[in-house]
Order: sequence, then structure tokens, then C-alpha cells
Amino acid sequence: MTRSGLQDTIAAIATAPGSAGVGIVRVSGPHALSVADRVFRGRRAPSRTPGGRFLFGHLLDASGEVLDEGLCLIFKGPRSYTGEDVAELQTHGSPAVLARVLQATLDCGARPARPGEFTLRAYLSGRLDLAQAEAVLNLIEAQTDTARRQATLGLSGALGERVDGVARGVTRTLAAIQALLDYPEEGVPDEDRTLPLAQAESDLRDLLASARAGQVATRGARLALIGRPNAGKSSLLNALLGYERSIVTSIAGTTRDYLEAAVELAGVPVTLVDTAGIRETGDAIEAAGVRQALSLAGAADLVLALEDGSAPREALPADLSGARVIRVRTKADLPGAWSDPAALDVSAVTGSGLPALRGAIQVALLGDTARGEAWLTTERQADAARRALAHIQAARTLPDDLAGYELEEALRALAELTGRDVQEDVVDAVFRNFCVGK
Ligand SMILES: Nc1nc2c(c(=O)[nH]1)N(C=O)[C@@H](CNc1ccc(C(=O)N[C@@H](CCC(=O)O)C(=O)O)cc1)CN2
Ligand SMILES: Nc1nc2c(ncn2[C@@H]2O[C@H](COP(=O)(O)OP(=O)(O)OP(=O)(O)O)[C@@H](O)[C@H]2O)c(=O)[nH]1
Ligand SMILES: [K+]
Repeated sequence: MTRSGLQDTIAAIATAPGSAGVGIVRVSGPHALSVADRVFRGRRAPSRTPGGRFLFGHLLDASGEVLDEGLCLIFKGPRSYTGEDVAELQTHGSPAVLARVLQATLDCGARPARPGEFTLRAYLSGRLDLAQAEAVLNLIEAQTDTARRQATLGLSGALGERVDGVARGVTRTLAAIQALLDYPEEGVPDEDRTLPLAQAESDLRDLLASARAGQVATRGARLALIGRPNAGKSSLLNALLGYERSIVTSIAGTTRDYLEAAVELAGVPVTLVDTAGIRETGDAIEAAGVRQALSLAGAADLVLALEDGSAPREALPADLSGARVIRVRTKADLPGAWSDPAALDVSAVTGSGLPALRGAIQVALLGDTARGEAWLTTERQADAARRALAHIQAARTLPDDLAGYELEEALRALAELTGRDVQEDVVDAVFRNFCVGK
């Protein structure tokens, strides 16, 4: 479906649903300017913009009824977002106006745009690579400043440059190998064989190390609080939130169902999950809560395992070996019954230990990934990078003729990462996640 309908002129409401100061209907394709001509009547000579012009006037339907007063921006292809002729009809941000203006463009022969189709056209016209298109999607969805910064870096092409750097090293070795294939006795010199591949491998490892941070910053993370009844889970959740969300009582077994709350921690949109206290119980409802707590812990990106520091220590009856865990010794304001250097001392009552806990959460979620560099932000990118790394590693240990094949595969995976060489279904999957109008 990717390239089908490219000759169509498409239209969509580009602004979010609901009422707003201004709303935009965007039209792109070969007939965009003639659609705008019929839907928009300018009042004065147009003012010039870098790639086209803008006009003030009225939006009309086919019968000539005035729908609104507004602006029309014209971008002549290829100097536009999509690379095609684009017209933007900027109206008052009323759903009623926008619906009629969109309908007026459809009455002129435009068809409704599919999700992400404007950005797809920018990709197909070569104005954005696939990683940049993914950055556009991430930017629209960015909930935190960290996510915004990463998406802006990705949109600038910084990720593509990091990947191109790796590809240059691989290409250098591949070229040297191919040049000497007929003279195997000569051997490829180290500076063309060992060194560029070692550098490419190390750069790719750095890049891959950013994948978890990139995905967590973009998608957000789930952080489950688990522990025995009365360990202080609800109290710590409230302390991290900064308001009383979860019920706190001295009765063990207060939280029986789970509860979620959103908060930003270390620049990451985090969903905190309070769970039922874990213990053996004959109560069917509580037992269901305990089973649920264990499964929530298994599905979380990070688990805070809480133990009451003011009571004798009892092992938590839960297998956490598969999870990332931060151990917390709660109620640190009370006289301690035990201590453990592997656990963080925290008091939800005085707030002591909370800054250290936030720091540990940041390290667990983002690692020490360099903030100024472009990260891998989607599983698709990480998967391509992992395949490229495996091929480069294989090439380093193989004789030249076999290494050449591995390096070609590595280059193919790198080209997939940026989207220069990618299957149509992969492209479709990327753009399916966009909203209509982008
Ligand atoms: N009204 C409006 N605001 C918007 C967008 C838009 O499409 N419309 N954008 C959409 O996401 C973003 C801006 N991105 C854009 C990227 C390129 C071009 C463009 O026309 N580029 C031409 C001309 C550049 C120039 O004259 O220097 C080009 O690159 O050739 C426009 C918007 C954010 N704000
Ligand atoms: N002194 C002190 N008391 C705390 C602290 N955190 C929790 N408590 C007390 O410990 C008791 C249990 O706290 P909760 O937060 O309800 O514990 P929970 O783990 O959510 O309990 P369940 O819902 O039963 O699993 C309450 O009486 C809290 O006031 C703390 O940091 N210091
Ligand atoms: K409780």
C-alpha cells in the first residue's frame, strides 16, 4: 500500500481534535493548489513566504457559503514538508469549521489522508529517512523534555549520521577485501581490516547501549512497587507522586487490587503501579491480588522491592530473578531492625533517601547514556543495529572471502536502520502508528 495512490491529492485536519485558537486543514498532492483556489478566496495580493505565499481571506464551500475567515499558506513542491505542492487552510480552531473545510476540499476531489500519509510522502520523496520519520512520530508523542530532545536530535538527522559513520568503516574494509580477493597471498592490511571494524563494532555497541534509554524515554516505563503487606508500598508511591493517591493504613492488606499513577521521574514518563502485599493467605480476594502483584512485577520495566526496615526481616516470597530490581528498606525514620548495604534506606514519612532512590531509578532506566547524542528510540532500529553488530563481529573472525559476505549483510542492516533499504511492510508498519493529518 506504501506507494499506492501517490498521484492522489490528500487532505486532513492537521490539528488535534477539539476546540483551539487555530485549526489547520492540510492538502498535499498534484491538485493541492487548485483545491485551495476553489475553497479559499483571498482578499488582497498574497504575501510571500520562503517557499510560496500566504493569503488572508475566506473559506467557502462549493455553493459559495462562507465557512470561516482564515489564512491560506501555499508551498510549491518540492519546497514543502511533503515535497509535493501543499496548501494549508488555517481557520479558527473549531471542530465545526474544520469538518466543513475538510469536506469542501474532498468535494474538490481530494481524498482523506491515511494515518501518517503526509510524512510518508516526505519519506518517499527523500526529504526524511525512516529514522527521521520515526523521530517525527516520537516528537508528536513526546511527554517529557528528554523525549522531546531525543526526537529533535533524531529529526535533525543526527542518528543517521551516527549510523553512516559505522557504515563508512564497514565499507572501507569491504572495499579493501574486494580489491585483494584475487591476490589472497597479500592479505588486507590492519589499517583497513582490524582497525575500522574494531571502531565500527565499538560505535555500534555505544549506539545499542542507548536503545533501552531511547525506548524508555519515548514510550515511558512501568515501575511496580512490591513487598509484604504493610511494607510501605502505598506510602512510597504517594511520596514519589507528591500527593496522596493510594490509601495508607496500618492494617496489613489494605491494597488488594492494583493501582496506577503517572509521574515524570528523571525525564521519563513513569507509570507507578501499587500492588497488593505479597503473603500466604486464605482470603480468595487477597490471594488473587497477590497473584496479580507477581505478574505485574514480571511485566514491569523496573521493580521496587520494599522491605519494612523497622520489623524483623522476612524474605519476600517472590522470584524476582528475571526483573530489574531496586531493593528498598522502608521506614528508615524508625529504629532499624536490620540493615543491608544492597538496599536503599528510605522514609516516606520524612522523605529521607528519596533523592538517592530517584537517582537509582534514573540509572536503572536510562543508564549513563550520553544525553547530547542521538539514541535508538524504536525496537525496529535496535533490531537492525543488533543484526549489523552480529555480522561485523562474525566478519572480524572470518577469512576475507567469508568476511566480505558478512560485511555486505552488515551494510544492509545499517541501511535498514536509516530506512534507505527496507521492505515495504516495515515502512507500512512505521507509518501505521501515526495519526491522521501528520
Ligand atoms: N503550519 C505548519 N506548521 C508546522 C508544520 C507544517 O507543516 N505546517 N510542520 C510540519 O511538520 C513543522 C515544520 N516542518 C516543516 C518542514 C519543512 C517545511 C518546508 O516547507 N520546507 C521547504 C521550504 C524550506 C525553506 O523555504 O527554507 C523545504 O525544505 O524545501 C515546512 C514545515 C512544524 N510546524
Ligand atoms: N514511620 C513510618 N511509617 C511508615 C512509613 N511508610 C509507611 N509507614 C506506615 O506503615 C503502615 C503501612 O503503610 P502502607 O503504605 O499502607 O503499606 P503497604 O505496603 O501499602 O500496605 P498493604 O496495602 O497492606 O500491602 C502505615 O501505618 C504507614 O503509615 C515510613 O516511611 N515511616
Ligand atoms: K497497609
